[in-house]
Amino acid sequence: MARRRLTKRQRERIAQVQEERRDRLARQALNASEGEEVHQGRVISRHGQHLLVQAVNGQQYHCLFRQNLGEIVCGDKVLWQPVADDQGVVVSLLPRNTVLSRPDYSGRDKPLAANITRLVVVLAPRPPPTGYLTDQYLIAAELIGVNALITLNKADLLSPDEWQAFQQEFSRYENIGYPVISVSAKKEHGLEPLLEHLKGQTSILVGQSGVGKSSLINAILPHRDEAVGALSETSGLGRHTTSVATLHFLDNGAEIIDSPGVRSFRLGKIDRRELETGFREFSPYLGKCRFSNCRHRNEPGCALIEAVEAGNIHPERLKNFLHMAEQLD
Ligand SMILES: Nc1nc2c(ncn2[C@@H]2O[C@H](COP(=O)(O)OP(=O)(O)OP(=O)(O)O)[C@@H](O)[C@H]2O)c(=O)[nH]1
Ligand SMILES: [Zn+2]
Repeated sequence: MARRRLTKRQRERIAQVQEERRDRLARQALNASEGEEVHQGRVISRHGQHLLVQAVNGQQYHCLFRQNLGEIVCGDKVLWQPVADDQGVVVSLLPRNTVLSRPDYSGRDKPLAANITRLVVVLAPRPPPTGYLTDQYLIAAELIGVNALITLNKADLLSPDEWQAFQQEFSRYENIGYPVISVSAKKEHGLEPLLEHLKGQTSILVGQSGVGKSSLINAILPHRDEAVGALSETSGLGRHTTSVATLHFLDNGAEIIDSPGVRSFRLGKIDRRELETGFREFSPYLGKCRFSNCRHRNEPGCALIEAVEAGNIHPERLKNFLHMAEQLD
């Protein structure tokens, strides 16, 4: 049987009805009145009750937001309405894909940044990395649901042979699927592998003090301070802006969220189950131990210990897991 073909007019009418319906639903959701424009935008930074929102066309607006929307942070996607030339009001917070939080002074989780896709874990020969801290970052990435990228900085400090030996220490992470790259914030073209991995991602850099996070950020975003300075002048929000989490757009389509608070992000409070699932290579063995309440220390029939003995899990990873688990008890 021949398929019934719609006329062009009919197709247009259907599209029009669908659009009117979408528009009506969006307005109902926003509680916005007819005739008011509603746009999508991205939160660049937050200053108390003020948000700097970038519209799809790249223009930036100073927005207030309705209190019932909850915490809105850098990286959030929002719907907003213009009220004056460069001012608007945020009327809706769109669902987040990921959120990075940290407990505040009262112990409650407070969001720091939203919609991140990549955690760049920066390590360097100096200060020497500890596997324990590295694992904490990797677990944080797993629990937030973002990809981790191990970035070995200060490649210029060592000879090629020494660097190769340093890199070799990280092959165990590569074996479980974490990419490992070498960079230098101080060498010409030293950033290229990192820029390549940042493309199409929304990233944050984390790592211990002195590994070169600020140096990398300054090299990636050479005009950052001027941009942030200009922002605080036009907004009248003061010079403290450099300490506020800010979303930056790179020419290659990469997005970076930066602030000292975000850079020093650490793993928060988690439970034992979360800790287990944070070690990605443990997953085929979880639930396979002889005892259902196995703590994977020295119990007979422990699937994780057997996997270590068979060479399928690196012993250091199980050791770090046990150490972290002790902190939970
Ligand atoms: N040789 C060399 N030195 C570097 C490189 N990157 C950073 N440094 C130096 O390492 C030191 C620490 O760098 P920072 O960028 O301040 O490190 P950070 O991780 O931001 O440190 P905190 O702000 O304390 O968290 C500085 O003296 C930098 O000049 C690099 O690629 N090569
Ligand atoms: Zn076990």
